[in-house]
Amino acid sequence: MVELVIIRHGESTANRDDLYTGWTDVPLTPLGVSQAHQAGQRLSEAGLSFTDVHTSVLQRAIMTTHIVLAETKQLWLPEHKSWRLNERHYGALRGRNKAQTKAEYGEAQVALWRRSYAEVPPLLPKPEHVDDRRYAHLPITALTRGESLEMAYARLMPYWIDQVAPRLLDGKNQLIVAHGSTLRALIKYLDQVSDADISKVEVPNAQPIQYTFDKQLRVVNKQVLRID
Ligand SMILES: O=C(O)[C@@H](CO)OP(=O)(O)O
Repeated sequence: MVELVIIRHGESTANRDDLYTGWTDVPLTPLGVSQAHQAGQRLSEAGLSFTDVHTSVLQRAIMTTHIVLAETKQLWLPEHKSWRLNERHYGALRGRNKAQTKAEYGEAQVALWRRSYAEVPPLLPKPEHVDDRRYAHLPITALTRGESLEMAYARLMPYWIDQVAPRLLDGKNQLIVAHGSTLRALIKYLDQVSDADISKVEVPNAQPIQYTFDKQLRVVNKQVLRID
């Protein structure tokens, strides 16, 4: 048996202020920091240890990773950061207030933008982050103007196949600290959730989800390690 734990970052300033976030690089709030400590303590209580940790290139996930690793006394672990684990890019919605868009476009449209599999948010006129050093190694086509969950799923999967699945197949426990939508995409894949049903899946901040796999990477158990 081999273990994978996935954790969404703790509350960010954009979560607190009800703003669409995506690739916007916002920090954790004090509550988010304390949630990350609790998540780490929960992993310690469960006696879980890892050989690698994977996170995005966004500080809310990286800060959560470091707090979790400190709590579990595993700050020394190899840490792999990839844009492929970044939150879904929210296009022209990023920075806007979610309640205001509900008032403007109606609940049904906002529900589609936020939770459907295929709906693409309003696109930016051109990609952002072109001068951001962390994305300088990427082809310009990877810098998106906005993504549906389906598009985020497509760019996440190569990371799973190349970086995570081979390590799990080698019997090495892995930890992924990422974002609501990239984790929904991963859950869709691991739990074989249909395109329609993925709209009902929510991933709360800093609640570790533990998957146990057999030698052929079939899921044999899934449990949420709840924090208060
Ligand atoms: O704003 C975002 O980037 C995400 C995650 O916080 O929001 P949503 O709940 O709409 O997926």
